[in-house]
Amino acid sequence: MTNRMIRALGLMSGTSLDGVDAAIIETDGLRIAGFGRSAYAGYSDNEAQVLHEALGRWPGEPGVAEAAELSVAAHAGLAAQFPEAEVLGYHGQTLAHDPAGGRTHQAGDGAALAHRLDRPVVWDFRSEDVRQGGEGAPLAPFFHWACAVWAMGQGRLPEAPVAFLNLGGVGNITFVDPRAQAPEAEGACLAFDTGPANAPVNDLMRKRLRRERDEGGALALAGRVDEAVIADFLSHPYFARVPPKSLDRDAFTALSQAVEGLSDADAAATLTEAAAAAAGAGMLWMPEPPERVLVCGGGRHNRAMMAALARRIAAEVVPVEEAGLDGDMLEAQAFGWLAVRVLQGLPTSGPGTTGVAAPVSGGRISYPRRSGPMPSSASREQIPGRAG
Ligand SMILES: Nc1ncnc2c1ncn2[C@@H]1O[C@H](COP(=O)(O)OP(=O)(O)OP(=O)(O)O)[C@@H](O)[C@H]1O
Ligand SMILES: CC(=O)N[C@H]1[C@@H]2OC[C@@H](O2)[C@@H](O)[C@@H]1O[C@H](C)C(=O)O
Repeated sequence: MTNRMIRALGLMSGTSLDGVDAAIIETDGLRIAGFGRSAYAGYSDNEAQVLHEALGRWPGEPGVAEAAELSVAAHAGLAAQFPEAEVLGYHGQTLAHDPAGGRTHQAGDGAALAHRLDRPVVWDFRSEDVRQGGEGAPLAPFFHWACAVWAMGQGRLPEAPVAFLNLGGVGNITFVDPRAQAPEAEGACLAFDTGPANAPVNDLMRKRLRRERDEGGALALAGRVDEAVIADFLSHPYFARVPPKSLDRDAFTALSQAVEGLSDADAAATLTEAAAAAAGAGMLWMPEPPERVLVCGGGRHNRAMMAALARRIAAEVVPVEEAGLDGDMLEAQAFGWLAVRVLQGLPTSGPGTTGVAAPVSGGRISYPRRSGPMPSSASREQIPGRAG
C-alpha cells in the first residue's frame, strides 16, 4: 500500500528543559520525502523553574498541572508559526519515567493543543509501549533508520550499518541497518539509553555558576578528569544490563554527588567525560561495529564531549550533519515522522528499541472539536489509536 506524503510538524521539549524544537517533515510514515522549516523557542528562567520543580512527579502531584499548562502554551505559541503543518506530533514534557513500575509521564494535554491550534495532534507516544511491557524509550530509533535510508539515497552514507548517538539531557544510541526493508524488521534497529549526557553538566552549571550550560565545553576543557570517579561510575549495574534499556533523567544522582568536592572546572571535565564514557560502554552492545557514529543533540556542540568520544570510541565519530541531517532538529523531526506513522497505524517501537515482545503502535490522536478533512488518505474509522 502506498500512502500519500503528509506534512507534519514535530514538537520536542527534551530532558534538558531548555526549550521547544519544532520542525517540518514530509513523509508517508516510512520514507522521508523532505525536510522543511524549523524553529526553536527557549524557555524563560521562570518557565524552566516551573518545569524543574515538577521533575520526578506524577499526574496529580504538586506543580504538575502548572507544568502541563505551560507546556501546551509554549508549544501552541511555536506551532502557530507553522500553518503549513497538516498534523502535529507533540511529545510533551517528560517529568518522570519508570518503565519497571509500568509508568511514564509526559506532561501536556494533546487534546487541548489540538483545540487551540485547530489541527489534529498525535501525542502520548510512550504509554502504550510501557503498557505492553516495553521501556517506552527511546522512540527516535525507528526514525534514525528512516534517516539512514534517506542519507543513503542521497549518497551521503554507504550501504552499511551506522549508529546514531543522541546527546541530550540523557544519551541514547541506535544501531541501524539501512539495508533492512522496515524499521521494525529483525536486525534493523538496536537502541537504548547510554547514560546521562548533558543533564549532570547543566545541573552543575546551574547550581554553581548560575549558567545554563558549559558553552562549547570551555569549562570542561580547562579542567582535569577525575578517573576514579569515572571508574566508579562505569561500575554502575546499568552498563552491564543487556539492552534495550532506558533511564530516568535523574537516575545517576551519585555521579553528581561524586564531583561535589572538585573544583568547577574539574567537576565539569569529569561529568563531561562521564557522558562520553557511558557512550563508549554502550558500543560494546552493538551487534557489529558500525561504519561510523553520527552524533546528534546538543552535546555535539561541546568540544570536550566530542574529544572524549573520539578517544573512547573506535569507530569514526562525526556530527550527523556529515550525513546531510540537522542534529539540532532530529528529535523534533522524529516526532513529526512518528505522528504520521501513528496516523497510518504503523509501529512506533519494537523488540530491538524498547524491548517489547512485538512491534507496538503507540500514540494517541486528538482532533480539534470542529474537525476538518482528514490529513490521511484513510477515513477516521480506519485510523488506529484512541481519539482524545
Ligand atoms: N553550544 C553548546 N555548548 C555546550 N553545550 C551545548 C551547546 N548547545 C547545546 N548544548 C547542550 O545540549 C543540551 C540540549 O541538547 P538537546 O536539545 O539535544 O537536548 P534535549 O532534546 O533537551 O534532551 P533529550 O534528547 O534528552 O530529550 C543543552 O542543555 C546543553 O547542555
Ligand atoms: C522518557 C523520555 O522522555 N526519554 C527521553 C530522554 O531523552 C533522551 C533519552 O532519554 C530518550 O530515551 C528519550 O528521548 C528521545 C527523544 C527518544 O525517545 O528517542
